[in-house]
Amino acid sequence: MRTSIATVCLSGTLEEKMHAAAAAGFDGIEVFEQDLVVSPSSPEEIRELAAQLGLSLDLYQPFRDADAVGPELFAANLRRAEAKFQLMNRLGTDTMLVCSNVGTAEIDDDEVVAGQLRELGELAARYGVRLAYEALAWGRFVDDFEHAQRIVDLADHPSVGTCLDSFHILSRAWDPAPIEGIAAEKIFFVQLADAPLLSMDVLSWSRHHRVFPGEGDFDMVGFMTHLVRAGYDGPVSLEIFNDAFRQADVNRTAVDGLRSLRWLEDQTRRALDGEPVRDTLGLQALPAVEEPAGYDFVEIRTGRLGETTRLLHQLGFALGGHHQSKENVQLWVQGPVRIVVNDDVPDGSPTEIAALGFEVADPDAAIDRATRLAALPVPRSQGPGEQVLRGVFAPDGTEVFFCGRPADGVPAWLGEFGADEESHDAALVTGVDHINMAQPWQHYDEAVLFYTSVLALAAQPSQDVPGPSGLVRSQVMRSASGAVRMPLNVAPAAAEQGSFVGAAYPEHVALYCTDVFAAARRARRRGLDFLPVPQNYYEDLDARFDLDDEFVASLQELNLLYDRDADGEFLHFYTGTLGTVFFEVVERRGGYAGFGAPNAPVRLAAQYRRSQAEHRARTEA
Ligand SMILES: O=C(O)c1ccc(O)c(O)c1
Ligand SMILES: [Mg+2]
Repeated sequence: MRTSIATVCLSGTLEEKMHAAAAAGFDGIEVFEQDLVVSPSSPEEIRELAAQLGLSLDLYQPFRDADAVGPELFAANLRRAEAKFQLMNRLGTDTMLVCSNVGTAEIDDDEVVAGQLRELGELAARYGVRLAYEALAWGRFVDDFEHAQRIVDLADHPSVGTCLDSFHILSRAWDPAPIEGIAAEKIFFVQLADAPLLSMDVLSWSRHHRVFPGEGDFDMVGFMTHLVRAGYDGPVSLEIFNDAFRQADVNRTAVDGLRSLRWLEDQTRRALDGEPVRDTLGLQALPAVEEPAGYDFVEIRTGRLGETTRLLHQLGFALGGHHQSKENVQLWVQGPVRIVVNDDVPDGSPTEIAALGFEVADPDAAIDRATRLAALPVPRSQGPGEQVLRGVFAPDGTEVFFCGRPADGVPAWLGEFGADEESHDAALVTGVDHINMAQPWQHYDEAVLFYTSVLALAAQPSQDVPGPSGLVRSQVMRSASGAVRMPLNVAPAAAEQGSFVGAAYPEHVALYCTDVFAAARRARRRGLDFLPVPQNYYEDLDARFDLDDEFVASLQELNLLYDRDADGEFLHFYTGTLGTVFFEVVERRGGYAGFGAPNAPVRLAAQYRRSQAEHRARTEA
């Protein structure tokens, strides 16, 4: 599949955007007029740079408000267009995007619009230029692709064709299936953008909230299958207007974009599997990867070993052993949960989640797939006879390892810790319930695509949780079986009133148990620092759920939180935070499938009070 990206997707100068697109592996770019106008490079120099970088200049855009106007304005538009055709000749670009008129349109007549496009096409032909007519979702008279296509057909000129942009089609909920009926040679260009479903005016939605395929809610794979069935064989180009992308590192965004196309290509190939359709796009499949069956291990890195292992002990973990060759690595276990504690960092370094090991059916296929999706491999060494563990960096720097699934349920690497085959009958904690990872706001969409494409997790609808220093966006990535659940959070950017002062927004590991009262009592006996829950919470709980007084008192005594829905109940408690990590212990009763979202603001407020108090203590000292 020939890949392209519009320069508007990327931050920086035109030259930086071109270098980033080429380095990420795109075949071509769409030149946004604005990027060229502000560049000190001449069109010839841009053409030369593109040639050096091996990039084709696939499209020049946009040409606005050309059609549906009176004769005088149209004459002016022809003059304006001719100057652009001359410029395109200097650039060496042969396709120009013409948007349906949003500003100056006054004649709502398809014959007139088609006639004007034909005239424009006639002029374009003299310069060897083709016009790709795009129905903007907010066009004055033309706002849907089928209407635009009727006009293109009426224009009936070899230099006049269609540009299909998935955003303009899917945002208006137009059925994309009629794409299949468009003559392939009339589809001059294809632009892709995904977007989260938002209820807002479509112009603002388009200009600020587009994301790469796989990062939003549109059915991008379905859209692609229609293109293939239509026989489209041109470039597939990303056109994303997004406020975060405009500020993010240009190289990262370019890689993220290419990953989205590689993923989409793979998914489309699979969706068409078995269908007798000619693959005009040349879709490449990736090595298949099944969703993970669970967590193999969690690795905590800390320069504060004592308080970290004490906390694990308080939660019921026992030392499983010390690594035979790595001096600073130890294993803590409880039931099937394995936590590797690595203190190979300077003393006092903050405690953090460093790595996650996922159980996958075929680790080699998983690493192969991840590498083809441009994920960076984690450098890792092992001693003679030790297990080879391979992984890649997630967008936030967390190491993601692909671990095999041993037949007997005992990973081979456990032997390197001299871990004994113990019975875990007495373990209160029986699994990892979920792992909550904080994401930098500008890489959030990238993280969603990473976990979707690399680990076959699916994004659930996102929620906003109110905290004292802003709203925390939360979206759960989960495997279909539910064995792996990872809420991704975006903390408010540097809030003005404190906000987790001096520390990054915390992440957490939630442990599953069958008796949260017993786990909490054991933890209290071992001196755990619980996150305190205020009296007001329990009064509100009682008002909302009409609970038994004794039950509420037992919750309050142990700082337990509670939630209930039609399917069941959820009981949980939180530990204090070490560095950027805290733990949660949860008990699910019945079919409760949520994460106690109504209680998250209580946690955020309690953590905020604590971090403010610690900050005061530090500054006063
Ligand atoms: O928002 C716009 O104006 C705009 C311009 C060009 C496009 O291709 C598009 O999809 C939107
Ligand atoms: Mg477009």
